[in-house]
Amino acid sequence: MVNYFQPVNQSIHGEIEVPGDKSISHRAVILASLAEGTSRIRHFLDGEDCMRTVEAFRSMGVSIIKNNNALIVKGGGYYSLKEPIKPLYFGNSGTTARLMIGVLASLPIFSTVYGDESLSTRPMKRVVNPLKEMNAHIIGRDTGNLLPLAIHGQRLQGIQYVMPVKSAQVKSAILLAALHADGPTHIIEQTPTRNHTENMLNAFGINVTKNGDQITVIPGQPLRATDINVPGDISSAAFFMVAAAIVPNSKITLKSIGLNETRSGIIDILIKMGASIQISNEKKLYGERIGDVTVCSQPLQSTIIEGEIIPRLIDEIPIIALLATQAEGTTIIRDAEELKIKETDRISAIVEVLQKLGANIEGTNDGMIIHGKTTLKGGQVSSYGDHRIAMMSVIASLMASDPIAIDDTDSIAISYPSFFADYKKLIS
Ligand SMILES: O=C(O)C1=C[C@@H](OP(=O)(O)O)[C@@H](O)[C@H](O)C1
Ligand SMILES: C=C(OP(=O)(O)O)C(=O)O
Repeated sequence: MVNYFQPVNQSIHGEIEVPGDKSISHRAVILASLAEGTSRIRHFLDGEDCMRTVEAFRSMGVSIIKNNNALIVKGGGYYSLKEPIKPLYFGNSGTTARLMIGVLASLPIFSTVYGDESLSTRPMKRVVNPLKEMNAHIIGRDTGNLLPLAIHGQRLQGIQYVMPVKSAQVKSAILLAALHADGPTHIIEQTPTRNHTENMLNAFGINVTKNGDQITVIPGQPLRATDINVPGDISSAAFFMVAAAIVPNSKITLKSIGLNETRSGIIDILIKMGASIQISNEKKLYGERIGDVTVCSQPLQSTIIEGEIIPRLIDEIPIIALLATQAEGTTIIRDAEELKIKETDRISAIVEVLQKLGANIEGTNDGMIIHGKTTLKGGQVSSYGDHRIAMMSVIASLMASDPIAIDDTDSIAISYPSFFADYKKLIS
């Protein structure tokens, strides 16, 4: 259904608490399901993607009950999971797919897994290959690269693995598969990626060590049930951080946002481009830094975004591209070829949407070049069923001269079910 967004032509103000972090919510429910005992996960993101992970464990006999904003997970221990009698559906969620393949490959059960149209085109070889090196039995379309996959779980062997891609999902699949393998696993990661799996494993009592660029896990340590408080998702907050930075005279505060160094590239870029950012009430919970973030609009300048910062802001690139249309000068984004294999090819989707809205932007093989500053106009755009493209298009309407029609915004429920409630709160 096409939705119309009118130009707002007013500054945005207020304070919001965005939903729980998607990456951390997935990991919390996975480890709570594998642990023995009851874990409470507060501020769990009940977006569609994380619910796919919850449903997978429910199908394997884990009791997971929603209680207000918390999940109560009663795990029976790693080997108590039952063989699922139906195929496990992972919907649109790359994180569910990659991490669960790691878990399922190491359990003594048979499973089949599938996803929606988008997920069925995304490469799984990046996890299937290292898991096969660990002795996993996985088959599927395109010699095991594409869902559906069939997994004959069994006891695996530890490996030493040098990461060929910058992917936390791959690292996490290996770490999860390594928990009950024969022998230790060492992962060498030259460019750091988000480290929530390592932090969450530590919170559940597993000693994961990092020595330089090598991450090591020794198998056979018991997972101890625990209570987790999920920080606000910086990837969701980023949409409103950018809104406040580009709409003149705006000032907003986002409460209790996850500020883990491996995720906070968006804050570095906003500061580099000239936005005013203040962080207060900082604390650290099981390795995750959390704080309130206040953003005020300021004149913005272009920048270059490349190299090690890319994994620290990979999911924020759609909204960063919009930010760059409102900055003076030429912004270049490089080394972001991973964007092509997200929910859609995000390089072409971003370029197409912003070009239709009058931006001066061109796509490259591994990123994009944006010449600012441009006045955005209205128009009809497609989100390609990608939640982050849909949210970027809605935020663009705050700055556009005419209405923006978006073909479908339902996908926003994948990561940010209360997006429109927060949007209305800030513009009223
Ligand atoms: O591990 C995770 O939770 C995620 C890792 C990233 O993907 P890659 O591992 O493919 O880089 C990111 O884009 C995705 O939204 C979530
Ligand atoms: C890429 C994303 O998620 P996933 O890989 O889990 O589908 C995202 O949320 O932007």
